Amino acid sequence: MSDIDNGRRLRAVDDGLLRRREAIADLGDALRLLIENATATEAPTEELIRAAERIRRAAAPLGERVRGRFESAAADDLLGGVRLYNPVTGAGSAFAPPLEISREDGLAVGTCTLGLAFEGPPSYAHGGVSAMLLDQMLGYAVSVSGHPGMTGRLDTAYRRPVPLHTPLRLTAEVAAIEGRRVTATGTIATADEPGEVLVEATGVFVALRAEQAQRLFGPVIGRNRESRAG
Ligand SMILES: CCCCCCCCCCCCCCCC(=O)SCCNC(=O)CCNC(=O)[C@H](O)C(C)(C)COP(=O)(O)OP(=O)(O)OC[C@H]1O[C@@H](n2cnc3c(N)ncnc32)[C@H](O)[C@@H]1OP(=O)(O)O
Repeated sequence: MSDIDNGRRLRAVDDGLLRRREAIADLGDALRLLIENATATEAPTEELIRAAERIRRAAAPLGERVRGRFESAAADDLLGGVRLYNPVTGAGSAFAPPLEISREDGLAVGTCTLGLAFEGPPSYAHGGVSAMLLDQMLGYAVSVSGHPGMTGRLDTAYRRPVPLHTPLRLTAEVAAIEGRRVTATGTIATADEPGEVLVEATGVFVALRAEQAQRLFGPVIGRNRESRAG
């Protein structure tokens, strides 16, 4: 195969992957709309019965070819940090708000709006959801600092309730690195009043020893290598 042919083939692979990622994000959007509408609905009972039947029919073909616990999604790039089904940030996750994170002058900044599916106390976010968002924010700050680790501890202080249907602004940054331990802090506020902290968190992330990483993630890393080679 000539270089040009090979170049075209690689381009086609990239286009195919791009198209798949867009399709996954579009399916994620549709599923999030479904979850929000199904949570907010006051439609007649007969409509709920019909909807359940239609949703089961739509789900069946997706279940015909599925991956197992140790297989990454074909459209993911684990080493490049692409995780389309991450339950907090993944564009393909039905469950994710999704939270969007970027870096602004060394600070990790996240944005999202929570719908009724995330309700705890009436009209406000469930406390576990706030902790989940902050775990991801802190984990991101720790990863981009070049010292990735797993959450060993996450302390959250709930100062004010987090309103639903309100654009939120989250922040996170690394506070200290001591050997394998990285401490990070973060906050949740509304986008309109970023100075009024609603929830704050401090987390300790622990870098894995090589033998620990192999024990915990060996089967996933092995499968990933096999699928790249094949
Ligand atoms: C650059 C590219 C960017 C791309 C951008 C990608 C962004 C990508 C964002 C991902 C963001 C994901 C964010 C979610 C992250 C999860 O959700 S991780 C999942 C939840 N966490 C877990 O499941 C962890 C479960 N726990 C464990 O596996 C083990 O307990 C741990 C945490 C690995 C530690 O085990 P260990 O290594 O045996 O612990 P050990 O040797 O006893 O302790 C090591 C050190 O850590 C300390 N330590 C251990 N546990 C704790 C604790 N609970 N509290 C305080 N200190 C502790 C020890 O005191 C010790 O300190 P030193 O004595 O060395 O000073």
